Amino acid sequence: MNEHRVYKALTIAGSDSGGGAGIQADLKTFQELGAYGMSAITAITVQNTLGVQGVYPLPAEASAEQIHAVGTDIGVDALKTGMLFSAEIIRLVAEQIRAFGWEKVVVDPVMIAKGGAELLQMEAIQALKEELLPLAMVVTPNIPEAEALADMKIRTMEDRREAARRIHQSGPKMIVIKGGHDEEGGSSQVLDLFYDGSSFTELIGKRVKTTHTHGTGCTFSAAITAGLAKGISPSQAILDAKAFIQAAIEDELGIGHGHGPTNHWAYRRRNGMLV
Ligand SMILES: Nc1ncnc2c1ncn2[C@@H]1O[C@H](COP(=O)(O)OP(=O)(O)O)[C@@H](O)[C@H]1O
Ligand SMILES: Cc1ncc(COP(=O)(O)O)c(N)n1
Repeated sequence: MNEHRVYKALTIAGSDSGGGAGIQADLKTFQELGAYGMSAITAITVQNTLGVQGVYPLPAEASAEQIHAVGTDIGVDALKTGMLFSAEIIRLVAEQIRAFGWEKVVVDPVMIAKGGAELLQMEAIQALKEELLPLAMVVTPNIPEAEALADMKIRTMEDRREAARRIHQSGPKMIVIKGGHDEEGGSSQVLDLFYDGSSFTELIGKRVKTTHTHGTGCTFSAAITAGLAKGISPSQAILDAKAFIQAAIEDELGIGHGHGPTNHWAYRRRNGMLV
């Protein structure tokens, strides 16, 4: 890696006024991991730790124009998508990614917030599969999202592997099916399944007993994106992102009255870069 280069990462996602998920989580994560963060906002959510109280999508052109503006001037080493809300936004975002020929693309297929609010219209799932997944280097569904993308129920580990194979057929090079939602049997572990198109790797972490997991998926995918922007290999970027999110969940901030955000500076503090 060239020490003097500025690594540039773009997030295309929704704004979370509470600062724990969405654009805010992504920019904090980029900054923590040494990438210059940029954003193209798709929607404004009215949100705090108690839930989503409002969703105001921007006109689809606004997303496309923000991407065009940063792409033509500043440049993008890697990007991620989060909340995209509508099929129209997905189409215009995909069009921009294709036009610039960007390859380091992480798609976090955000569908429903932990509190149940719809962050992607149901009829947009098909557009996500057809337009965006073929452009993705890495896609990071949680279990319900993987079920929607693979069109099957996931109960066992073999189901998860089958879902990964099916999602792979939609075009992404690599898939991580996150296990935060897999709380069967009160396991002390949380397992993310990584599929690179030929083999499976299980990423295992200690399951933290906490309600402060707002924005975990956003933060994890942003950490992968920062790694890719810095020129780290996808498999290593995924391992580093797992360590980043594990620290962020373990060292909870305990703010707000509901499902609080993760601690974005925990990883840097643990690595001795922050006192
Ligand atoms: N309670 C927990 N303890 C440790 N890691 C967790 C916990 N909940 C989620 N994670 C991790 O956070 C990341 C995001 O997972 P998940 O919560 O499934 O995604 P999403 O936020 O998209 O629903 C994954 O790496 C997952 O393993
Ligand atoms: C703007 C925005 N984007 C994404 C999420 C998903 O976050 P979570 O990890 O809590 O499901 C969210 N709640 N808000």
